[in-house]
Amino acid sequence: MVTWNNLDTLKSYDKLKELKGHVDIKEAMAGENGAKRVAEYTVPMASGLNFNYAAKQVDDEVLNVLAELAEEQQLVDKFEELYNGAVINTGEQRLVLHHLARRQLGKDVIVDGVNKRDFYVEQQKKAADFANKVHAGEITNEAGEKFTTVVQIGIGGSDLGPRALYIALENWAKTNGFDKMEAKFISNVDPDDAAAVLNSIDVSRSLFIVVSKSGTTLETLTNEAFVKDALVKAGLNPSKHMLTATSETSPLAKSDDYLEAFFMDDFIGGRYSSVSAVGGVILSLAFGPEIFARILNGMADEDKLATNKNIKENPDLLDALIGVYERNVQGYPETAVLPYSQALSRFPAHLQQCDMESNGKSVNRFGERVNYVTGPIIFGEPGTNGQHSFYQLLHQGTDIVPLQFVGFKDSQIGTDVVIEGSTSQKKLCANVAAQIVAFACGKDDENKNKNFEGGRPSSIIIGDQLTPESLGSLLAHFENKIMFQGFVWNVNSFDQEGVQLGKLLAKRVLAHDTDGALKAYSDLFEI
Ligand SMILES: O=P(O)(O)OC[C@H]1O[C@H](O)[C@H](O)[C@@H](O)[C@@H]1O
Repeated sequence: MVTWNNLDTLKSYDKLKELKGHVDIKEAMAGENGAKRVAEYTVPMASGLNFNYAAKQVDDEVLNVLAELAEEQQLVDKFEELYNGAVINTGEQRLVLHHLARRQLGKDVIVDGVNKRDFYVEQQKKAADFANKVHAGEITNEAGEKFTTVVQIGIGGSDLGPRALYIALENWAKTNGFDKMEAKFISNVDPDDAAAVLNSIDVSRSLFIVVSKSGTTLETLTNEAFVKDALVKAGLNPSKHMLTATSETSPLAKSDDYLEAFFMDDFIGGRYSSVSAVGGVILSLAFGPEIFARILNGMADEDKLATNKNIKENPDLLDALIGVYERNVQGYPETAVLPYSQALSRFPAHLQQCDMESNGKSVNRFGERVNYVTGPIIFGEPGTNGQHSFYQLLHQGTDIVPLQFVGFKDSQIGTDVVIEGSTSQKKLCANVAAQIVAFACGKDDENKNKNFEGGRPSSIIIGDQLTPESLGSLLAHFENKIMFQGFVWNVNSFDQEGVQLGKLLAKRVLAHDTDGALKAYSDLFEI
């Protein structure tokens, strides 16, 4: 049986606080010591990935206390409760079942007589069957022509994850013959977002998926109407081009305006929903069902590692614990995710929602304000581009920002060129290796303007190539890291009350039900 306690009630936390500044990473990474750390401080992940934490400010003493904290806070036990169907989402009194959508880790989870694993598999098969029929030309437009394009209409968790995963594999799919359909995304209520996508496609050959778990999101419903208007103006019947992915209780579920409806339940939160119909329909249409299944397999293989109580064999838990040490003991408010892979260009954006919407909380799971900091600010851009943007601050700024690099030995497309003795891929990899050492070891210079203090921590997840499996394992790693950190902080990582107020005020503005500052701002826009 687990107990839910605040971080500052733990004896191990008191011990951890005593270890502030315990490791000088500049010293620890110098010379041959550094080489030994790089070899030693690494943990295998799934799908051929490895989590290397040599440049993090930890040593065996810190790691031992982190292991005590994991045990005292019952982190893996709480994960077991979660995947066995406990009500972990206390804010909404819901189960949290996104792991079950990729593979069953524990017991059967039965809700109202329904086996939830069977439900998820059934919806994945429904999406696969539909996609196969579209690819085979068995489902066509009214003129009998094959559909060539699929457009997802959604926002937040109904956009960020699926979009990041699509972009991550778009070129891999083209290179390996899995580019079945072109995919586009409409998310913002800004009319230029929808108009630009509509201007870029042949709407007569396009399917549109209206994706909204709640079925009530203003932007998504507005963009659905926007697209329907364009279809009608093109002389087309919208109901022959529109699909929906929604919860069974949403208003969209009852509408017969759709060619097909795919369902998710209330137990997979939006920011964790790429494994549900939210990601499954568009990814199965774009790449084929087998590729979506391979992503899920990569996720499930990483989840399995997360059930290990030995933190040195559990990369997701270890990354989470080091992050807590950096946030709560070292006092770093931010962290950056820096993938040295252009294909992962939208991955940091997805992690911003997944992490900050999960752990950006100041009350615990019982509604009591906590007396310690919780979720960090997440940002990031692909390397090497970030090096030409914000690395100045990262290297010489007054704030230390812990860094999370991701890198692959091989590109996806394979086209490369040797210039001055090295390929572009080698240049990319050389840069990320160099950055880790530059941040950790710095460079002494009498001219303080040219001095690099070093001592700036980073980790790297490194793999051979970004494939469906390694992408899945990478995503699961961060989802599980966020979950474990939420358990450490004793917050409910699975609701999002903080996004509701803005929506309510926007509705008041549009209804001209305003006063004070709200009216004043509305007047500025002449609403
Ligand atoms: O999928 P929907 O119900 O349309 O919700 C879309 C998004 O809206 C909200 O703002 C939440 O913050 C997100 O977690 C959610 O993913």
